Amino acid sequence: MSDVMLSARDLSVRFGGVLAVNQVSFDVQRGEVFTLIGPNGAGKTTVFNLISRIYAPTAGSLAFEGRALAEVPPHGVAALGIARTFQNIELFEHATVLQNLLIGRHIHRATSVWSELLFTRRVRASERETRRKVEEVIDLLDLQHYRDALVAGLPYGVRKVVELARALSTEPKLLLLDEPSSGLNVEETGDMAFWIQDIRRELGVTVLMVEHDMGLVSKVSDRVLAMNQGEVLALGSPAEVQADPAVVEAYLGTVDDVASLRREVVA
Ligand SMILES: Nc1ncnc2c1ncn2[C@@H]1O[C@H](COP(=O)(O)OP(=O)(O)OP(=O)(O)O)[C@@H](O)[C@H]1O
Repeated sequence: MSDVMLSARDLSVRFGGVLAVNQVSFDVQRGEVFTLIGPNGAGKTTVFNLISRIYAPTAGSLAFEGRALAEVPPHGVAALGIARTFQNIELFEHATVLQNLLIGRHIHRATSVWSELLFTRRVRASERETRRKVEEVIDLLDLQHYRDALVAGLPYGVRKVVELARALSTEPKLLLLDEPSSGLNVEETGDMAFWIQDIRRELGVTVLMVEHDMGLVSKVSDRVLAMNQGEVLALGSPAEVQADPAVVEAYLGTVDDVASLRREVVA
């Protein structure tokens, strides 16, 4: 039975003369890993920014669990159960891993300022629940060794996992991952694939991802949506989409560009 978590209908965004997203429609099913691929400038990050309500669509609509996202203020998106990571890691550099996760979790505090000041029983229970959830995420992503380390001193690959952990600490229903493999080496990318599979399996979180690394995409995605120049090219399983002639053509264009650039560098 179909259980649509996120639905995009005829989404369009124009930035001045650029139609960054042009009549894009798709549904993300509860429990799946759904991935957006496409060459640079295809409009993938813009779609993410629409879901996060950083941008408003010029036309079309988005619904999360049947609720129109246009009715939700940008600061209300996290409370709906949508968390995201960024292409360029966004963490508090001078705080520890644990502190970053506790801050990330803050949106779940259902206690009032007065009860927090008086440190009521409810506040204590909420604190305990926060700690329990954060420690669970630290265990799941094998971050025990780094929990009290300052983020600023951590290797890039570990920071990527901490960013994932921060997003998971909010107990999202939908996790938006913006290029989880960017900046990672082959081994770290393999680990990231493992974490994404684990998150879906252990926590039942639905994942919507933008990713360039086709190895990672094929390994973890149930369905893939290919975009080019703001438009949908193909939708299907990773194998179906990679074999689609329109997708091959869009990518071959970029491969040729790279090949010609290489020739220029060599010459
Ligand atoms: N804030 C903005 N103002 C103006 N143009 C923008 C803005 N954001 C994106 N664009 C343009 O919209 C188009 C789509 O960009 P977008 O970043 O969504 O592509 P992408 O598929 O995520 O690319 P990449 O893989 O390089 O991150 C590009 O032409 C880009 O220059």
